[in-house]
Amino acid sequence: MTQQQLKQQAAQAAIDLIVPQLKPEMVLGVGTGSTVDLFIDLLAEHKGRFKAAVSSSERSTARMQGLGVAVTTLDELAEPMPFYVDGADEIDTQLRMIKGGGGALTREKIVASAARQFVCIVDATKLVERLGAFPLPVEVIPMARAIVARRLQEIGGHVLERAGFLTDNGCVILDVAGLNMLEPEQLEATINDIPGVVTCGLFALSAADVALVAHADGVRRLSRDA
Ligand SMILES: O=C(CO)[C@H](O)[C@H](O)COP(=O)(O)O
Repeated sequence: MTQQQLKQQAAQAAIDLIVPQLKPEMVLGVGTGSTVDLFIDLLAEHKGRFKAAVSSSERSTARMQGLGVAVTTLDELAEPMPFYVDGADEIDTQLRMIKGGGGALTREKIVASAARQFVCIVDATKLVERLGAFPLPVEVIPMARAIVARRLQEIGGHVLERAGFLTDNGCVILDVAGLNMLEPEQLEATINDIPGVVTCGLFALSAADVALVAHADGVRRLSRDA
């Protein structure tokens, strides 16, 4: 089975989880990436059964609007959304993640924080014993790129600015390899505390609640409280 087919299965599993719970007034949080693109395509088939989605990127907004899914903003929410659905670049068994391969990490963290349940959809190649093989994306205010890069080097990182890329927030991404991720929560807090960092792609303090992991023999559901 190809990675694309596994992504499709993970996306379908999220649909199977969420669609039976849809209500006309419900707003859903939607992430960013190739797995989420597949989820959006499936979700659009049910667009009459929920009110709208809050998007974590211009890319997902355009895809949803193109398929006729109403997109709203966090400002319009009266209460937390029941679900936020997103992919990941890596996820461990405690459902801590590295995200931001697509550069949408900050809006992803914001929209996820407005939902009761983070449902992570991944193919099995993303499931790891220990986070850190994937370089950690860090979103940085452009004027701070050099001093932030130095601070990241001081804590052991090998830093590469993502060439020719600006986030939806007009910021740059530093991709940082070689960091010690034995304590991801501590590392997330340390990096987020560097002046000039908008946020880093570690989602350890804000891990997923449920992961739907597509393996060749089927989708396995992991829960944080299991
Ligand atoms: O964090 C993300 C984007 O910022 C994505 O969730 C992550 O990069 C996974 O993407 P894909 O589903 O394309 O593998």
